[in-house]
Amino acid sequence: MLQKIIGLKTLFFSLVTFALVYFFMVKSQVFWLKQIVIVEQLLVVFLAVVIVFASYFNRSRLAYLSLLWLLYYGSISFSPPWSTWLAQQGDWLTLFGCCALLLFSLMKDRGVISVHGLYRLVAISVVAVIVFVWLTMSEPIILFVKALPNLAEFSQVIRLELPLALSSVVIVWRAMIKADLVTSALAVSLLFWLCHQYQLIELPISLTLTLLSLYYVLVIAIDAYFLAYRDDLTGLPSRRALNQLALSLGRKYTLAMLDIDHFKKFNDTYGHDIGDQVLKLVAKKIGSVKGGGKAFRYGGEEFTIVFPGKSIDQALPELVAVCQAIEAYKIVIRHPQRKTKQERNAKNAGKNNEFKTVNVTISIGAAVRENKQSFAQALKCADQALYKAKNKGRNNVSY
Ligand SMILES: Nc1nc2c(ncn2[C@@H]2O[C@H](COP(=O)(O)OP(=O)(O)OP(=O)(O)O)[C@@H](O)[C@H]2O)c(=O)[nH]1
Repeated sequence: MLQKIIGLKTLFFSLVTFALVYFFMVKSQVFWLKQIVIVEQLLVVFLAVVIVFASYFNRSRLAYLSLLWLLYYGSISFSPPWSTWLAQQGDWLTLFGCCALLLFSLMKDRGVISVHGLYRLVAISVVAVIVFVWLTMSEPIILFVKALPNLAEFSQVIRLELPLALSSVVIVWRAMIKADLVTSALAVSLLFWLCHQYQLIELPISLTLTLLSLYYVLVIAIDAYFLAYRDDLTGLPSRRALNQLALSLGRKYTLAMLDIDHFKKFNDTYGHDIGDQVLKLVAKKIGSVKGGGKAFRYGGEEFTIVFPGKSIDQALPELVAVCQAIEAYKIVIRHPQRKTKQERNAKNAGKNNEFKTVNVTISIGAAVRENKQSFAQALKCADQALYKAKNKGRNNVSY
């Protein structure tokens, strides 16, 4: 559920940002139309840059999509031999664009210059052929549906509108459940494509494609930023982000080091996968620290919270609250033995087979930055306080 809300937010922000820039371009189109010759020449370069950029960062779906845009733009602008044939294939073009986006939204990003890249190019070609075959051979199905009582009107939309609507729903659904910028970019591209094909866009295609290619670059750059600064498992900012924050901290701040108690034993008892689940859930609790605290995954089962501008007296109640919240947290995990289909079916026989409740505690060491101390020195003091907390019997805050 939470994932869908995040996905909806990502999709919403992507659409709103793109729409705002689009309307700005429409409002200033007199200026842009004067520059159209330059825009047209630059677009090919832009798209080529996106293909290279996306391939380098392994955002293969945006690389293939930009390649398709490049082919499309080349086909309608430079009159290659197939342009006359393409001009007569409006339905195929519309449906193929939509189905290619559907394919991209269902597949994973993989290396472009690899065997996976080859498979994906074959898949795109297969989709193009299937769409062509469908559009040319769907007549008997349409006639069959037309003959059915109450479905005569429905038969008119079977050929084009129905597959367009179905693939659009799946693309938007995928953007919601995947909650990543690339899948949202595919949904934005779908909107652009449908508006373009149904002539709802006021701007020339070269301008809107330039906008789209700049948007892809932005998506790849933001994605790369998150890759570098977010911890993959917990979703918290990583140690690299902590080091970045350290550069912008003022003179006064409080630091806390947090460590899950006896986590090795926990891993040994329940297995590494369950350990990962618990780390994620504990990280979520740590991430919701109040009082202006910023949480980071320091590494392994260790976390750091920074309270910029706060004294230790101000930070302590918030740290105690985190410690108590985790102690009271009955963590529901998937049962380690839930692996095969038979075992999943067995849940009907005994429901409590599937989930299990566990508890963990954490120890916290806190330190305020003393005069002229570097960030590393303050962190060391918090680490020493953490040892104190461990020696005091764990599940407490020491400073
Ligand atoms: N599942 C999982 N375990 C991890 C991860 N990172 C570190 N660990 C485990 O965390 C455990 C840390 O163990 P120790 O440093 O010995 O400390 P501890 O068992 O928590 O004991 P105390 O800190 O003294 O309470 C090791 O078993 C690591 O394998 C991770 O990403 N996932």
